[in-house]
Amino acid sequence: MKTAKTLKENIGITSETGTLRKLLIHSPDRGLGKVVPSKAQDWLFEDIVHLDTMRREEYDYYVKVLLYFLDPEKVKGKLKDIDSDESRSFYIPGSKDYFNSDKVIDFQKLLADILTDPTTRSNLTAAICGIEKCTYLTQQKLHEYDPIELATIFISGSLSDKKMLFAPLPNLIFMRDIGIVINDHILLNKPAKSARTRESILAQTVFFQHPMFEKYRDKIIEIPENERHFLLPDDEKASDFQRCTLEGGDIMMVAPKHLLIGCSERTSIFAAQQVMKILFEKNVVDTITIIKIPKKRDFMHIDTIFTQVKKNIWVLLSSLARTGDEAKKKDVLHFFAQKKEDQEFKILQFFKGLENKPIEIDNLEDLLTDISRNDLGCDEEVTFIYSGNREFPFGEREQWTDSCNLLAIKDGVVIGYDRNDKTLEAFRDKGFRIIAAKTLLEAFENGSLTPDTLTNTFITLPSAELSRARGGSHCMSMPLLRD
Ligand SMILES: NC(=[NH2+])NCCC[C@H](N)C(=O)O
Repeated sequence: MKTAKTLKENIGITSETGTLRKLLIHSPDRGLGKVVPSKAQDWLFEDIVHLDTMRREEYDYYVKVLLYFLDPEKVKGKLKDIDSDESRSFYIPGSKDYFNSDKVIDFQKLLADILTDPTTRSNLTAAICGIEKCTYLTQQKLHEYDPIELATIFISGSLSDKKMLFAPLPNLIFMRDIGIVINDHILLNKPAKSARTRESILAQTVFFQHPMFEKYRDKIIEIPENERHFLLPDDEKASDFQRCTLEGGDIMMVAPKHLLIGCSERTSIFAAQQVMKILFEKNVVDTITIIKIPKKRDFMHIDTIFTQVKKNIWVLLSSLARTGDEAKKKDVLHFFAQKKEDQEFKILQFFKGLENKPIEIDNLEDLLTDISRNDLGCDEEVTFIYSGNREFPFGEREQWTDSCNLLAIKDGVVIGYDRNDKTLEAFRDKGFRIIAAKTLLEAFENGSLTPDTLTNTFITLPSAELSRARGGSHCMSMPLLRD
């Protein structure tokens, strides 16, 4: 009953582990195959990836697993045919065999949809040509493409004859970062890195123009720039109190009235404060916990250091958790280490109406235990699974390849990378079934397992290429609707 009712809605997120019903994703597009070593860092990749392997051997499994859970008719009994199609047309928006699901939705499809409207099309073309500094003639030429091809060009930066017009958007596969659903509101991002600016212009237009979100238009939240920012000299703009940036990987809707915001390399304290003001004013949540983490490439967002697996189970990086502090206390060198202000880790919890009286929480475990117990009403013991099974030096190693960045498809069933052996061992020790996406799909096809009955499972995704892009399955999803 509840499902049929909720499915009519397109948006609604009140937890990180409620059964996933709709989400946005973006399959690796041709732009990812254009990253060159000299631009890899600027484009937020540490390496260049092999696009074909990334798609066929890795990301396509992510899509198939998601479809099997969220929209099974699209794949059930059809996997042999889908897999034998060399052209992969099943995965390509606009192609004749495209899966075209209204539950697992590629952002590129929504973009193509809105580009059928002449006004949206010319506005967006002008905006993109403006930020990408295209010539007027290029802008005119873009009008010749059909909406599907134009969407591909806007995302990949290149034409089908391989000519590049502007930079690709290789990070668009990390759909989570463009925005986040908070209850029935959509919070749009303000990217910290210029490599992601075009993504947010596309997202803004899709959320404001696509009929799918029509009902929610007055519930889209954009964070205004700090007024004084325009007047600041450039070298003063970088401070956390002046800068206004926010990315979806730092936002977690953990319980109906409780939101977590990470302040990180990507999300500034100023932006967190703005979001808090708006959400309290609109009565969207009544508790906001701000988690300030060190500004480091390895921890770009809070979802790279912890995610939720089940109401009472979390996976996290121990060096930023309680055990990390204890270990540090035993380490004599630590007392002599230089204290860097922004390396500090700090958790403050704010309540609506009492914003000037936040409470400080010592460590991640205390916060997460409180969420499981008091927000989610768990009676069972709250359990933590640590990256690298807490063995030195595997915690850091595996966190770098997204051991802590898992997507819960439903409570206790997560999908994550296959390469983090020690973390997987820790999951196994806690009673989880570890199963490769490929094996799971075969079991679904032959009926020996069904998505509905699966419990306590870690689905592993091949990840040699995907992990080089510095994000995992949590980052690759923007959940729109959960039970
Ligand atoms: N939510 C996340 N953790 N997203 C990961 C984004 C990775 C991407 N290469 C970037 O640096 O922006």
